[in-house]
Amino acid sequence: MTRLDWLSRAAVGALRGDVVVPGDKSVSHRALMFGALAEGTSHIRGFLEGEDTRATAAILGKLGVRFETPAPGERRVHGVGLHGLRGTTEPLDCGNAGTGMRLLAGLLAGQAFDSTLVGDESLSRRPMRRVTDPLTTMGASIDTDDGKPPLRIHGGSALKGITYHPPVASAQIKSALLLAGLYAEGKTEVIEPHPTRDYTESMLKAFGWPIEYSPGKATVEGGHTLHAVDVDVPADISSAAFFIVAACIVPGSELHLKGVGLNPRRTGLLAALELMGADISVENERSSGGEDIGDLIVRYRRLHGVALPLDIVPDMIDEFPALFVAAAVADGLTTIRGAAELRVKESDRIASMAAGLQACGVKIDELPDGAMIQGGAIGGGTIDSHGDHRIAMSFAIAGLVASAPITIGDCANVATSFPGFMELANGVGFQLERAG
Ligand SMILES: O=C(O)C1=C[C@@H](OP(=O)(O)O)[C@@H](O)[C@H](O)C1
Ligand SMILES: C=C(OP(=O)(O)O)C(=O)O
Repeated sequence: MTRLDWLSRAAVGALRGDVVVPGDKSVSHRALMFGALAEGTSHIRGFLEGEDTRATAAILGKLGVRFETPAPGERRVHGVGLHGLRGTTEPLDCGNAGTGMRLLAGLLAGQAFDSTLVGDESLSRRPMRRVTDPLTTMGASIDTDDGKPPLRIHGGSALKGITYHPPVASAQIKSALLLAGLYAEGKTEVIEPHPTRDYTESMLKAFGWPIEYSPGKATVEGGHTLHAVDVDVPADISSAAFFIVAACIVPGSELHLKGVGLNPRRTGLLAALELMGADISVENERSSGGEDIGDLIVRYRRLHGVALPLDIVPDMIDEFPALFVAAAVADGLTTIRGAAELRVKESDRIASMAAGLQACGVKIDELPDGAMIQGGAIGGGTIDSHGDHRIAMSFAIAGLVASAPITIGDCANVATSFPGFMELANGVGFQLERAG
């Protein structure tokens, strides 16, 4: 991949306009997987045309699933049924996507054939024992390189349901087990330390698989059938996050974010910003495909620092890089704890944000599970995104209020989750350009 750097300059005036961000990444991955395993044809609308979700589609394609693309952001998935995938000796490349790899590990553990999941440099550093250990307890046979990708999954294992208490709150762990549970004898039950996004559960239900679930607990049993349904993917609140924070910090701004997914396990950023004094309202709240969605109206208001409550951390896990920027601009100190999971994302997001903010003159102390950020002002500087899409976009919003331009290194991976970010951002008043 050719290296792409960005330059983000201060906004000339307020940010204004309507923004429709791309479809939800978590929902798009799952819609492809369940559509593939269903009987019949599922139509996905609002599909995220990002590199992560396209990697999942390409893998399912190699396993014999046929897709049609009636228009960008749409997929017709010709399901092959629970036992209809066919194996390939080719490595299956998940690219940058932890979600793709961990969920597919569960799905592939139940197949009759062998498969190998590989990923890019960043994904190859991420911990996989969190899924391979419990899958092995279920009877799967998976080899790794010291708990890291590639994952060599040996097919033909007879899986047995287990009750599992994941040590960390992770929808990816839960989902990997539930997917394997479709192929297992007996009940597979996951009891979480804190409830996480429940898209796997709600989609299983929508595809007609019997499932019992309540926040923090989900149980499936093997031996049923998935039936094709149409899936409407909401706009991704994790992508909306950059515009939400941008409108909060650029004086005079007002942005309207349309049709954003408001699953209660995803709205922690809104709660955090409200605690910091933000002016955010929700209009046109409605339900779409079983998910809560709404339009967010975000107006500038000076923010103040907070001690972030621990219980909202899992509900905003991907939004922390953007929140770090809000904290750097807010009056006073913001303390973030309980977020050690940030260290095992596409980059170590605590270290990446701390190094980048320090380079821009912000006083920030790293903690093992968070950070203490002294807000006030952001200066210019040159930062490294470490190839992490969310770090790159976070410094794009930091540049809007920085006293000098911010050069952001290694931004190509923004295409994994948010193709078209630069154009959309510049359309509402960002001053973002390619550097060099
Ligand atoms: O299940 C999912 O779709 C996701 C779960 C979260 O990861 P963890 O399960 O590791 O918390 C999140 O960070 C990721 O972007 C998407
Ligand atoms: C952590 C993320 O995704 P994944 O785990 O799928 O790579 C993310 O998108 O911020």
